[in-house]
Amino acid sequence: MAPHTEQLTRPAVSLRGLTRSFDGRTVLDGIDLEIPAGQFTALLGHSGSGKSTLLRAVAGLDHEVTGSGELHAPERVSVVFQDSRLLPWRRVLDNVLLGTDGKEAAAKGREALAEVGLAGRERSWPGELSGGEAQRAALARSLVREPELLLADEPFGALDALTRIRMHGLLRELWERHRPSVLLVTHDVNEAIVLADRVLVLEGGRIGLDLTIDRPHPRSYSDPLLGEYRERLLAALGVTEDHQ
Ligand SMILES: Nc1ncnc2c1ncn2[C@@H]1O[C@H](COP(=O)(O)OP(=O)(O)OP(=O)(O)O)[C@@H](O)[C@H]1O
Repeated sequence: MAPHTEQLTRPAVSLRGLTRSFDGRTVLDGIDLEIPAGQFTALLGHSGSGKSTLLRAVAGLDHEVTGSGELHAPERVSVVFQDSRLLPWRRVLDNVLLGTDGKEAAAKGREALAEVGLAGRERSWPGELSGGEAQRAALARSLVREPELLLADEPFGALDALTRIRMHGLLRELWERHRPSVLLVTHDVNEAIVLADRVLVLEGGRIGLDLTIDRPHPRSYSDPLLGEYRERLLAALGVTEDHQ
């Protein structure tokens, strides 16, 4: 049966009036947000502005937030964190397959590892991987679940600058192939504008700026037209280029 038109246009994520406080301190203050299916969105904000809190809420990891407002997210959600969270006592492929089942799971796991450039490393132990390789494995683990929504909390934050640039290319490639909705939490303005088609700034518990980045991909870090977006985002974050 053909899907109903309403389903096709329904946003992947929809938040209305979402609020979260810790010890009487409000971190999320009535967040309204819709992320259309298949959109690559980045979320910027100062340290402590509530980015991870928002991501955890969308991931369904924060039970306290339920009931504060409306929260709709897809069923198949994958989360990638700053550290790969691979289990050190399981080989790479077993980590990727963790929690999956079915006859085709192993084949899909191998395919996902090949997609992230880790073909041949299936039987390696996580301790034998570099930081970048471990994050690649974490991406493979998220892919194998064919998520409708990929939540990424500073996934490249612990990587060196060169590895990070390579990972940007990889993440965008994977997105283009699989087209999940993405919500990428980052504190890196350049990462946000090179990768995402929409960048949100979390400020004072609300979405202070909602910016569409209307530039073709692949984007160059030195594209002068990205400069305008960078300035607007930095201004929303209250920093000038000289004092980043
Ligand atoms: N479980 C918790 N208990 C108490 N306070 C919390 C808890 N989780 C988050 N907070 C507080 O909520 C605020 C927002 O935290 P959050 O981790 O969401 O910020 P963030 O924007 O992701 O920061 P960073 O960029 O530094 O990771 C912080 O002041 C933090 O101390």
